[in-house]
Parts: sequence; structure tokens; C-alpha cells
Amino acid sequence: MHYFVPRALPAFFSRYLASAARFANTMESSAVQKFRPVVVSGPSGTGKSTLLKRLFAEYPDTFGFSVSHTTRAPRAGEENGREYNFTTKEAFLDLVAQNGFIEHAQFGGNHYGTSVAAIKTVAEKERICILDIEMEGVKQVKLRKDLNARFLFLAPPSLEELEKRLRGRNTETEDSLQKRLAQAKNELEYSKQPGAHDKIVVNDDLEKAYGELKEFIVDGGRFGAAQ
Ligand SMILES: Nc1ncnc2c1ncn2[C@@H]1O[C@H](COP(=O)(O)OP(=O)(O)OP(=O)(O)O)[C@@H](O)[C@H]1O
Repeated sequence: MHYFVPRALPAFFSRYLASAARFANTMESSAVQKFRPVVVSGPSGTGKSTLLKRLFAEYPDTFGFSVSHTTRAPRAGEENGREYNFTTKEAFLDLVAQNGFIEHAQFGGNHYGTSVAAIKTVAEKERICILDIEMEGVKQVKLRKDLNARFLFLAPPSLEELEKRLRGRNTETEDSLQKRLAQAKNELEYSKQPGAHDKIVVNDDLEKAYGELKEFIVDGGRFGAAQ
């Protein structure tokens, strides 16, 4: 039996689909061209939360955080898309297979992750997405050129000073403190690799560090976007 296969039709459709995909990508990337995500990393206890809190207070309605995915059930008062993107295990693992997560992990039998789409959503809402993540996450974001992110590393003045701050914060056990200090050495090593970060700020004097962080992130109101 012979079927009539219109040869021109698939070619037409594939051209149509390719141009639709190009259009969607352009639309998508135009948001991150203007609202470029900023990755702020640095050893635990260097002062990321302290400095970012100040930046958010000085620039209200400018920054945003991506909404994570989770397979855990919503708690009372939690709204899908606000606290988390609540999802089934199947949908979560599908997205993992599609390389849709920057980072994901499992805690207490539930999956959690930061999706590429959630980061882009912040840019589409015309806000600068701030990602406060550790080194492995930084490496993942670097692979995703489509996110157009900028990278700032906050360094402690020394490991001795970092230990003093972590002890002073009174949030760590001796064991978790030693783990954080060991991880800090890895992060500092990585930060010395050429091209690992766009900007390194040493948080010695708080005022000076804040000024440098602000200058890099705000960038005279351009937030890193090309004019
Ligand atoms: N320049 C500074 N001089 C002295 N102390 C500082 C300075 N910056 C931050 N601190 C103090 O160091 C401690 C750690 O800061 P913070 O909690 O902001 O670190 P972090 O990088 O956000 O840590 P984590 O990644 O564990 O959340 C806090 O007690 C903070 O008040």
C-alpha cells in the first residue's frame, strides 16, 4: 500500500517550528539581557546575608529570588508559585532528566531544586534575580550561558577572621564549623581560578565592602546590562 506523503509539508513545519523556537528564545533571553541574574557566593559566614539585606533595603522592588521546586506537600498558608513550585516526584524527575535544574537535592525524602525557568521568571518580572549559592551551584550556573548571569565572590579577610565571625554568630556546632571552614578553603581556591568570578569583594571593612558590592551590582543603574 502506498501513502501519499507530502514532502514539502514536513519541511514547512520544521522551518516553522525552528523559527518559532528562535522567536521564543529571543523573547526569553531578552529579559535576562536587561535583568541579568547576579550570583553572589562566598564561604559561609563571610557576610553575604548581611550585605544583601542592606542592598535590598536601599533598593526596594529591584531584586528578586527564584522560587524553588519541591515535591513536599504544601503547608497551610503556602501558595503554589509563591513559597515553592509544588510538584509531583514524576514531574520533578522529568525536569531533572531535561537538565532543567541548576541544582537539586533530596532532604527528608523530598526533592528540592532551583530551576532555570524559575530564574528566568524573575527577569521576566523585571527584577534582578539574586542567587546566593555555593560553589557547585556557581559552576552549574556558569554552564548555562542562556542565563546571562554575573558572578560576585565575597571573600573573608582571612580564614582566621572567618572562623571568628562564625563563632561570633553562635549558630554552629564545632562539627559544622569545621565543615564550613574546610569548604571555605575550597571556595577560596576556586575563586583564584582565572575567570571564576567577575568581581571579588573582600569583606574586611563592612562599609567599604558594601560600597564595592553595590557598585558592581547596581552598576550606575545599568545592573550589568549593555546600554
Ligand atoms: N565586615 C564585617 N566585619 C565584621 N563582622 C561582619 C562583617 N560582615 C559580616 N559580619 C558578621 O559575620 C557574621 C556572618 O555574616 P552573615 O551571616 O551575613 O554570613 P553569610 O555569608 O550570609 O553566611 P551563610 O552563608 O552561612 O548564611 C555575622 O555575625 C555578621 O554580623
